[in-house]
Amino acid sequence: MSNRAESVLVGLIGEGVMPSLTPPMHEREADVQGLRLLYRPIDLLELALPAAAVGDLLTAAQRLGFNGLNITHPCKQLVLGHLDEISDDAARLGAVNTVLIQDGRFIGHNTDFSGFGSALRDGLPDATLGRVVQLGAGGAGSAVAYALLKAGVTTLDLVDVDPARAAERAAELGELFPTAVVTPRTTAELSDIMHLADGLVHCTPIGMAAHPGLPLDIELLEPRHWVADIVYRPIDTQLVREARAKGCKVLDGGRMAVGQAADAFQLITGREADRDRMRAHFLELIAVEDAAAARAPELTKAGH
Ligand SMILES: NC(=O)c1ccc[n+]([C@@H]2O[C@H](COP(=O)([O-])OP(=O)(O)OC[C@H]3O[C@@H](n4cnc5c(N)ncnc54)[C@H](O)[C@@H]3O)[C@@H](O)[C@H]2O)c1
Ligand SMILES: O=C(O)[C@]1(O)C[C@@H](O)[C@@H](O)[C@H](O)C1
Repeated sequence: MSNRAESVLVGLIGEGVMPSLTPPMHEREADVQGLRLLYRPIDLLELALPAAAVGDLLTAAQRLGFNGLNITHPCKQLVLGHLDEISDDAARLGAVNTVLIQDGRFIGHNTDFSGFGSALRDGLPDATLGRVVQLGAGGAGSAVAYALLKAGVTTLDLVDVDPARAAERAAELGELFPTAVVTPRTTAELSDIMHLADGLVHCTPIGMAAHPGLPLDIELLEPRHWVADIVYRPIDTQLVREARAKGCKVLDGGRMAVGQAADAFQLITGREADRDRMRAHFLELIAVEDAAAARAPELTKAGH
C-alpha cells in the first residue's frame, strides 16, 4: 500500500487511447528512476462514454487517488470547463493535455506545444526560424504553430486543405503573436511560398500507415530547408526519408511524442525525465510495432 505522496498514479483520457505509447514511456522512465508509477489508459470508446464525461472522470480520478492525467482527443478543449487553474500558455492556446490533481484541485497545462518546442531545440538546434511553412492546422497543428511562434518564427504560412480552418487558426495566432505575420494559405500556393521558407513543418495525417504518401510535391524541397514531421507511425515517413535523401536536416515525429511525455512526466512527478533515454525506449516500442505490422499488416492499428 502507498499514498499519493509515495507513489504516482496517472491516466490518459480520450478516444482510442489503448495503443498509446505514452503510458509505457512514463512507466519505464519511472522504473529507471526508482519511482513507483502506474499509468492507465482510460478509453472513452471502451467505456462507451461521450467526450462530455471528461468532467466526471476527473472527479473520479481525484477520488481514486490519481496524481495526474493526460487528456487527448476529443477532450482537450472540453476539459477547460472543469479546471481550477490553468497555465498561461494552455489558456492562450485554449487546449489542455495534462491535468495535475493537487489538494483536490485540477490544474491544466499543455505539453504538446512545449514538447514540440523542446523537440525542435534538441533535434534541429541550428534551424533558422525566420519563415516557416506549416501543413495542417488541426488540433496538433495548433499546438505546433504556437510553439513555432514562441520559438521566434516571424513569418508563418499556415496551409490546410480546409481554408476556413487555416483562416481561423491564422487569425487566432496573429492575435496571440501580434509581431509575427501568420498567413492562411492554400495548397495551390505552396510553390510560391516554399522557396521563401527556411523550413517546413508537417502536421497532417499524410504519411501515417493508414494514409501513406507525401503531403507536398517533393520537388518543392531544397537541401537548405529543414523539415519537421509530427507523424511518427512510421517513424521514417516518406516525407522524412525523401527530405533526408535530398540533404535536408530532418526532425521525426517521435521527438514531439517524447517531448510531450517528458514534460508531462516532469509536471506530474516533479522529476526531470531523461529525454534521450525516453526516446531510445520510444524507438524500441515503435520497432516492436513495426515488426508486428510486418507480420500481420491487416492488423496495423491506425493510431497517431
Ligand atoms: N508527434 C506527436 O506527438 C503527435 C501528436 C498528435 C498528432 N500527431 C500526428 O499529427 C497528425 C495530425 O493530428 P491532428 O490531431 O492535428 O489531426 P486533425 O485532424 O485535427 O488535423 C489535421 C489537419 O490536416 C489537414 N489536412 C489534411 N490533409 C491535408 C493536406 N494534404 N494538406 C494540408 N492540410 C491537410 C486537415 O484539414 C486538418 O485540419 C496525426 O495524424 C498524427 O499522425 C502527432
Ligand atoms: O500519446 C498519446 O496517445 C497522446 O494522446 C498524444 C497527445 O494527444 C498528447 O497530448 C497526450 O498527452 C498523449
